[in-house]
Amino acid sequence: MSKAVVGIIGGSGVYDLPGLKDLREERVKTPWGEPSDALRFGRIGDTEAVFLPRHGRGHVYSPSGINYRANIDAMKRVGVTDIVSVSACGSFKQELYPGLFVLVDQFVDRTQGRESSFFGNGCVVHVSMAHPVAPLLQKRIAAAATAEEIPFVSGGTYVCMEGPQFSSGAESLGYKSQNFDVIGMTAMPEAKLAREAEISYATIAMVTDFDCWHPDHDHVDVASVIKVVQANAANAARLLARLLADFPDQHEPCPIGSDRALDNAFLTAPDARDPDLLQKLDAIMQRINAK
Ligand SMILES: CSC[C@H]1O[C@H](OP(=O)(O)O)[C@H](O)[C@@H]1O
Ligand SMILES: Nc1ncnc2[nH]cnc12
Repeated sequence: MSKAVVGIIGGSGVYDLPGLKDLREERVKTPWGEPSDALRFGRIGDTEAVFLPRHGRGHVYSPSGINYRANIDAMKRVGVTDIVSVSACGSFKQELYPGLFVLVDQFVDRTQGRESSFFGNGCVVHVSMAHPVAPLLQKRIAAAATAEEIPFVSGGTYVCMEGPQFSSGAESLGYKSQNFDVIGMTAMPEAKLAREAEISYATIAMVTDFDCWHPDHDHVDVASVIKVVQANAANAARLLARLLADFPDQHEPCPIGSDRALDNAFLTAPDARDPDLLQKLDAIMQRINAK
């Protein structure tokens, strides 16, 4: 058993985490480059939390330019066991209205050219993404939303587009016809990398708009997204505060094995592994190396 440490990755319009006590900041170095910002450490109740705004303070990183590997490696390096990712999303369903929180449980990756793995030539690894969201973590988020009377639904598919442009009308209708629920630009490869890092991961997708398929709504723009995020920031802060206050002290083993994802995932023989890559993987492979 290890101590539970909750990482919060803030998205568009979410650049800090109100209510963190004993706050301190640290710029964490990683072998993959610079994270989006300094990590902010603190606690709510007895739970340790680490906050990182994925676009950086002042929103300097575009979805395609975020160093997702550095962000996840930094969280792993400082002992994060569970990541709650907060994202602004467009909706493909009438009933998923702006302001609603969708606790998605599936992702579709439509990004292109992003660095989406810690592994590669010299250390080939294939982890399962069948169930990308950690169910206990998601249940805890749902319980916190229920306790705070924040409207949410559990379950849904988030399609991650490359951007930075929003979708065309034809693309939007295409996603809708595939029964996707929400769209954003950042959950991938974040969720894949969290899985490789054996960190339990769940997303709070805050619906901000109806993208551009809806005949009765204007097409999405940045100002309308940020307006909805700001209008719902208090809900997000209350949900996260409740989640952290009620979080167990010790990390609960993940029933689908997100925290053991590297077991049986290596193909490259131990004596054929690239020592330089293995060195970069020191944090990601710490549990495996300690065995
Ligand atoms: C501000 S509109 C587009 C922007 O918002 C979402 O960001 P995040 O997922 O970090 O909340 C979307 O993915 C785009 O990056
Ligand atoms: N409609 C949309 N498409 C992609 N990313 C978004 N983030 C918020 N709304 C979005």
